[in-house]
Amino acid sequence: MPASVLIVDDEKNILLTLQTSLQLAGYNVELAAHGQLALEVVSARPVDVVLMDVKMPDMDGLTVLARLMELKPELPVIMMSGHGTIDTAVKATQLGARDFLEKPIARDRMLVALRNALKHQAALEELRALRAEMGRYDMVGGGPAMQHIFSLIQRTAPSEGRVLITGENGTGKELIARALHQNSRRKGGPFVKLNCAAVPHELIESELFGHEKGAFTGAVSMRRGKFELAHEGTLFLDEIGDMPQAMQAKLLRVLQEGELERVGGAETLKVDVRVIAATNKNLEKEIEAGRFREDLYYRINVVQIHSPPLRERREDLPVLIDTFLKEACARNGRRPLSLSPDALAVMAAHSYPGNVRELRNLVERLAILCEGPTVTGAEAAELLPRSKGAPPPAPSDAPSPPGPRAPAPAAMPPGAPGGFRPRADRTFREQVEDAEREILLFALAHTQDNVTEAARLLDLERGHFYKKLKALGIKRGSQDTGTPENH
Ligand SMILES: Nc1ncnc2c1ncn2[C@@H]1O[C@H](COP(=O)(O)OP(=O)(O)OP(=O)(O)O)[C@@H](O)[C@H]1O
Repeated sequence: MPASVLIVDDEKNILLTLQTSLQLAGYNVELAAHGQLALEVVSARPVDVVLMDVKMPDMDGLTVLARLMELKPELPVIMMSGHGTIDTAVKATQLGARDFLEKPIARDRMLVALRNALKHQAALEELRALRAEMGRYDMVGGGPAMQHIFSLIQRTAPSEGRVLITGENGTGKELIARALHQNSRRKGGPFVKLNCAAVPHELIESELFGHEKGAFTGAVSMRRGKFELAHEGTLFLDEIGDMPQAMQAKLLRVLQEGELERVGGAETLKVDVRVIAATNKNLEKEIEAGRFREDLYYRINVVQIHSPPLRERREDLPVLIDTFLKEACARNGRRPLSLSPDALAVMAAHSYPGNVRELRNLVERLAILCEGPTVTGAEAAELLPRSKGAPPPAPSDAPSPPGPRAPAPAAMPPGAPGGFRPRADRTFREQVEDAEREILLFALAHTQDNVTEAARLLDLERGHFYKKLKALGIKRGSQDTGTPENH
C-alpha cells in the first residue's frame, strides 16, 4: 500500500504543487490548510508522515508539531520554512521533527527526506515486532505455578484491567508485566517502567508527571513524565509499596480521572495508560500499618498475579537452567554445555534466596568458568554460594577437574574496605553505618559512579542500593540526577 503523506500549509499553490509531485512519486496525499485540521486528520486516520510549514496563521507549525508529538510521539514530521533560521530548525528538531526543508522546496531533497523518514519508521516497527515476538518466549517454566501464571496472563492481558503482581525480588515480576503488555492490544505502544523505590522521594512526582521548565531549581527544560511517555501503552510501577504517601494520593487521582498536570504546569493533560504494579511487600499489612492507602490498593489490585519464590517451584529448575545455560553459552561464544545429574542435584538443593535472578547469574558463571563439555557436580558445588555455617558441599562425581575456580559472586576487588577499628566515640549502630557507607562509596568509586554496576558488585538489588545511599546520606557524583533508569 502506498505511504500516506499529510501536507500542512496555508498557501494553496504550495499545497497543490507538492501534492502533484508526491502523487507522481506514488504517495497517497492528504491536504490541510491549517494546523487544527492537521491535528484532526492525524487523530482520525493513519498518516505515515507529515510535511508541514512553520509559518502559518492561527497556530504556527511549531505549536502544531508539539501537539502532534503529544498525540503520536513516533509520527515522523518534516518541517518546511521559507524563513529558515538555524534557531527554528533547532527548535523543530528539539520538539521531535525528523527533518527540516527550506523553501522553495527542492523536489529531490523532499523525496529523500520522505524516504528516510519512512525507512526509519519501518525499522522502528520491525524492532517492535521483534520485541513482541521475543516477549512471548521470555518466560519459561512448565510446573503448575508457572502454568497458572501463563493462564492468568492469557486471560488478563487483552483486558484493560489493572494488575498487581506480587512476589519476592527476582521471581520474574517484571517479565510478567512485559508479557501482559506484549499480549495486550497496547503492544504497539510503549512499555514504560518506573521503580518507585529507586527514585528519591522529592523527584518522584516529576518522574511520574513530568515538569515544566523552571518548575523547580534544576528544571532547565520541560520534561515529560512516565505517564505521558506511556500514553497508549503500559506503565509498570515496580515496588509500588515504596511510593511515598503524598504521591499515592496523586496517583489515585490519575487512575480515577486519567488526567494530570506536569509539576509547575497549569494545563491538564489526558493520558490513556494501563497501569501494572508490582511489589515484594504485603500491601494489606502496609495498609494496616497506615503506610499504604486502601483506596489506591483497590484501584491497582483488579487482578492479582502472584509469582512464587523459586524454592516453592523447584520443578521449573531443569528447564530454567537449560534455557539460561544455552543463552549464556551463546552470549559467551561457547559450545553448549550440559549438566551432569550430580550438578543438577547440587543446584536443586540450593535455596536461591535471590530467586530466578540468582539462578541466572549462577548459570552464567558456570558457562564462563566450567571447562565442559559437561558441568560436574563438583564444579557446580564450587560455584554455589555457601550458606552460613554450612559445611563445604561434597558432590559425588569426584574427582573435581583442575578447571578455573570462580570468585565468590560478590567478591570485592582489591583495595576493598575491610579493616575494622572499634571506636569508643561511636555507638554500635553508627559504626555499622560507617562500615556500610565505606563499602557503598568504595563500590561507587570502583565502578565510576555506575549504580547498576556498583549494586551488582555488592550483590544488591539496585532499588535497595538507592535506598541505602539515601539512608546513609551519600550524595553521588555529577550524574546523580535521580533518574536511575538511565544508568
Ligand atoms: N520464568 C522465567 N523465565 C525466564 N527467565 C526468568 C523467569 N523469571 C525470572 N526470570 C529472569 O530472572 C531475572 C529477574 O526477573 P525480574 O526482573 O522479572 O524479577 P522481579 O521479580 O521483577 O525482580 P525485582 O523485584 O528485583 O525487580 C531476569 O533476568 C529474568 O529474565
